[in-house]
Amino acid sequence: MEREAEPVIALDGVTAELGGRPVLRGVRLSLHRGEVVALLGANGSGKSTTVRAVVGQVPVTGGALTLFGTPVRKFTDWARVGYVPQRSTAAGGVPATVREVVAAGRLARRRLRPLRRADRAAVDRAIERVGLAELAREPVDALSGGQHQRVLIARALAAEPELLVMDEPLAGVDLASQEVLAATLRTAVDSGASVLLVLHELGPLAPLIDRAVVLGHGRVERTVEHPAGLPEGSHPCHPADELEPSAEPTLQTGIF
Ligand SMILES: Nc1ncnc2c1ncn2[C@@H]1O[C@H](COP(=O)(O)OP(=O)(O)OP(=O)(O)O)[C@@H](O)[C@H]1O
Repeated sequence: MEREAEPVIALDGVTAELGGRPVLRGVRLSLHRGEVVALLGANGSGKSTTVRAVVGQVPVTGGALTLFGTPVRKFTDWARVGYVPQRSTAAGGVPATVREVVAAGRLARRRLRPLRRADRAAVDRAIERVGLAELAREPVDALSGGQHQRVLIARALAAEPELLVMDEPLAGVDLASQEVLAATLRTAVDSGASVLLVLHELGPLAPLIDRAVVLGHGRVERTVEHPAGLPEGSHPCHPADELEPSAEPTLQTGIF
């Protein structure tokens, strides 16, 4: 595939700190238009921090991070980016329905102006793509964890973003839902989207992945092109969690 000169995402020697501790120690990676890049690595290796830096939620303390060619701290065109955060384990008692949550994703693109017919159609399409049409009027706090994850994915898809950033979209999701997600991502990629996603296992997404980037201790340990082509059993997933001795156990506590 011919590459455009300007990457959608470029990190060059990116460093970041959390709680006064260095967490990213010089991450270098890039993602070009239409590519799907998976971030892998042990718990605490910096995957979530990397994607949160990409979506402007964690300040970069060194190096360069650009989105569509613009330094992230100056980037304002967030409607081009769909973000699926790490799933919260708590339902949170949110009274909104599936459709309302997904429609909220479209509002960002509309810059909070009322949704038009085309916007409503995009919301319906996103709900259908993740297989939740029958639950569209249900409150999200009545859904299972995996269904909730599908809602977050539909919310990101509803804006038809050029770039999808997903933090562990397969966490707590059964195989059938993983396959729904794989088909959904394929459709998005076929229409030109680029995808950066954090994964623990490639699973049914493996054939979609152009490049796997394995993080360790806040740096890129290795990069594997087209990991699905590797022999069975040698996929670049970490064999076990390898927390740094100084690291605190990472709890799956949700977005923040
Ligand atoms: N808010 C915070 N304050 C201080 N340290 C943090 C904070 N969030 C994360 N960290 C630390 O930063 C390091 C990287 O965390 P990060 O969540 O990026 O890892 P990860 O690779 O996504 O892990 P996991 O696979 O468990 O989701 C960990 O050592 C973690 O303890």
